[in-house]
Amino acid sequence: MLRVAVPNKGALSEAATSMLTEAGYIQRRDSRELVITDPDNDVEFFYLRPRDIAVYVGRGILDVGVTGRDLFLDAEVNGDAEELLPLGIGASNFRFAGPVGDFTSAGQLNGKRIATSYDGLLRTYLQDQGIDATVVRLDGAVESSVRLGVADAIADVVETGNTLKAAGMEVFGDPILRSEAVVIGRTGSNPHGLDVLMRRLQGVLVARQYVMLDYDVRRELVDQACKLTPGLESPTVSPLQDTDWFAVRSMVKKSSTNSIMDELYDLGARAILVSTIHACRI
Ligand SMILES: Nc1ncnc2c1ncn2[C@@H]1O[C@H](COP(=O)(O)OP(=O)(O)OP(=O)(O)O)[C@@H](O)[C@H]1O
Ligand SMILES: O=P(O)(O)OC[C@H]1O[C@H](OP(=O)(O)OP(=O)(O)O)[C@H](O)[C@@H]1O
Ligand SMILES: [Mg+2]
Repeated sequence: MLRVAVPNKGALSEAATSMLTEAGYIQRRDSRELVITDPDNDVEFFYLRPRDIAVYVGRGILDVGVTGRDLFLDAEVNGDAEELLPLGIGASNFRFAGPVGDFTSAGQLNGKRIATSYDGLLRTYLQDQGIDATVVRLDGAVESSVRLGVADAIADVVETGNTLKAAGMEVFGDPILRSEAVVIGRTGSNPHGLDVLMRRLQGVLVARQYVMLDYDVRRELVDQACKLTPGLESPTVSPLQDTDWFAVRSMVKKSSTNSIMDELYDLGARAILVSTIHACRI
């Protein structure tokens, strides 16, 4: 059986579970369940803290897992485990922040104390950038550390920025890391069932990012219309009963659907329809 680690709580848990459900796997119904088996798909799911998932996968105890890129890099197992697929969920930035007005660039952190829950990630970054600062490792709520006097600045996950604002802080310097949920696997291993899992998750990603567009267009405009909707491989073009017209079917990015529809309409396309893709294999 393929042994898969899934975040048991926190920012990634719900999104990862619904993605796996969409990919056709059984997921736990009760948050107290620690492990469940999906016998039809030959997969076992282990619900673990996202921070620990990199360790289990890195040591080869579990085959693959979903965790944050930041947590994976922080665990410093990147020789033993590798990122296989970004999942487009749980996006955040890992950034420096300080009291409003105190810092404008990371270079000013020389000789300062920086509080963080991601000390591995931060130390590597400081070393790469040649910044000589003291890292103060805290478990969470690092925004309070400056006010309480154990640090001068922090390095933390920022999503909306609301937590920083409430603490009277602001980000400074370039983002240290752009993170999102990722599938990680043991470096160089290809356990039974991994290909299917990857293909299914990629199918979910595509189904979430694309819609199916159908429209009718006059014969002489088919080429121009297809340039606007090239699809992933190539659009399907079918003759209509009225031989002057063709029906075109193509996948388009959800985010540009309306602008493409406007352009098609201006070109002369009609009966432009959008439908959702529930699942796919590309
Ligand atoms: N708003 C957010 N707050 C915290 N983490 C977020 C947010 N958005 C995305 N993430 C991502 O979620 C992961 C952290 O997950 P989680 O919050 O479960 O961990 P944790 O902070 O160690 O746990 P906990 O807060 O329960 O002690 C990281 O990969 C982080 O980038
Ligand atoms: O930019 P925002 O949308 O405000 O989100 C970022 C905040 O959320 C996380 O904290 P979490 O809730 O995980 O608590 P923790 O600090 O105790 O881990 C993170 O550590 C930041 O504090
Ligand atoms: Mg947290």
